[in-house]
Amino acid sequence: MSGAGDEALEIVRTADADACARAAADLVADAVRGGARHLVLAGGTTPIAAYALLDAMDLPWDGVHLWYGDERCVPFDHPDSNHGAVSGVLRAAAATWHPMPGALGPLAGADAYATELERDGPPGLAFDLVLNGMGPDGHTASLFPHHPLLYVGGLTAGITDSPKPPPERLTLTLGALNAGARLVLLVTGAGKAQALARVLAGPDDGTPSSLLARDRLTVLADAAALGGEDA
Ligand SMILES: O=C1O[C@H](COP(=O)(O)O)[C@@H](O)[C@H](O)[C@H]1O
Repeated sequence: MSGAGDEALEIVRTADADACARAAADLVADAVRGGARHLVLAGGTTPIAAYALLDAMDLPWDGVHLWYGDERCVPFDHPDSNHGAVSGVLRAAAATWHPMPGALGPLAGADAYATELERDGPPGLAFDLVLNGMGPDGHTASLFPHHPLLYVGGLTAGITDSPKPPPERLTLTLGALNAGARLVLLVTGAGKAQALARVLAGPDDGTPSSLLARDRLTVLADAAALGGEDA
């Protein structure tokens, strides 16, 4: 099924959030088994169930680099840390983890991560798979509606005025996310239905998730987020 007026964007609809997590985990597992080497993990609460499912799979993590789309400027043991939450459920000990150094602060942290990406990142800085979450306001990674960071170049950026706490964060830029060979937007729950409808309607800088490269984007969403009862 495709979004209205957009033949390329793919929508995978699941009955509920559990099924969405299973579909996301299967998609990542297939990518890893298929040779994907550089993956971007989404932060936030939505993908945690998928990461826990991945942890229970026997996957060839050796040689796989795990990057992040964004991080909050807190230590990894802080409850707001994306890496803290992800690494609490997904071990993938054989993978090479690249947590964003949020504790360095927004500017030094963004610079350090860009340097790490240039050194250890994928050829052409094009990730094999980029997982994205979305907030109810349509933000993805730490790219917020109408925020000036939506329009910056480079690989990474620091934000000091995030409308969602905590205010200081690190994020990949839209250009870095969109350099991915395949992008996934993982969305569950009725609270995100309005923002998801805007994503499906077309690009709009009031809804940063709608600016993800639509020709390579799979929207993986449950029936509640897609605004209706399951069929
Ligand atoms: O702050 C953030 O929010 C989004 C959405 O999070 P969720 O808890 O609603 O799933 C997330 O994708 C981003 O990584 C995170 O830092």
